[in-house]
Amino acid sequence: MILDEIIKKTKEDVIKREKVFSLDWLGRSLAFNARAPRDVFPYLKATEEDPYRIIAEVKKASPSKGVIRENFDPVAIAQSYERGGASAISVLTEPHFFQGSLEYLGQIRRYVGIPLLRKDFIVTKYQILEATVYGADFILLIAAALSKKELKELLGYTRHLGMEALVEVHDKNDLVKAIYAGSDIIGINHRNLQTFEMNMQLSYELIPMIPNGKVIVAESGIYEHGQLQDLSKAGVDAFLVGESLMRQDDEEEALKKLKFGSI
Ligand SMILES: O=P(O)(O)OC[C@@H](O)[C@@H](O)c1c[nH]c2ccccc12
Repeated sequence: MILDEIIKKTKEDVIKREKVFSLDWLGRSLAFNARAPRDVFPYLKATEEDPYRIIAEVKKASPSKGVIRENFDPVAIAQSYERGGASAISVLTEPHFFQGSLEYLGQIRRYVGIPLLRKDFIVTKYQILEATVYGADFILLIAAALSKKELKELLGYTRHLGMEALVEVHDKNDLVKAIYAGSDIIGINHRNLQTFEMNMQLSYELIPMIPNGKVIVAESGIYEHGQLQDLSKAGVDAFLVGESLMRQDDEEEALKKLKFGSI
């Protein structure tokens, strides 16, 4: 199972990094970090004026697709997304399966003003602290990778640091966990992380079970404006889009076309 494999590798990695910089040390370095995380809600909640919020993803490769983008300049791509009207940017930081890096997050932070999501397989507080130090405003927590108790604890720690979490779900079980943990931003991943199978109906199945007032994010497999219109009617606030944007040479144009439709 790929998710289990990634989590195992991630845990080994964190142990290595913790030997270089302890949690304590990392916490102290935060004291010198002048910047406070942004409040992501105004960026992600759909409004009448801005109904299709896009979280555009900086992703070089994935285990299901291999290398998606050869000439990969994370800062240039992120700037292009921002110019195209992205509401936030998701930065893959997982190195082995997605060829991501925490350094990309830090680099992008220096050049981009909109909120940044640390997209990784987060299973420890250490990774959450790292996310803040490198400039994230919110982080991903995958319900399927965590117990109810862990999810609640990690979400609490995230908020303690002034950030928020996008809690990702793929079935009813995950959703119950997310709601129990008190998550306010719920991401419905159309891709099953164990099998890579896509279910583009999943948002329509799960949204009726989500309490009012949550920010709902539809994730994966989104490539055209019509999908935004349909999902928005069902209650989606924001759309997490990676591959379909990463495959275009001009990400700014691609994002505008996706967000506003071609006239
Ligand atoms: O490239 P896509 O199909 O537009 O999907 C983006 C995003 O949803 C996907 O990268 C993703 C969703 N959840 C994840 C968890 C880990 C890594 C990656 C992901």
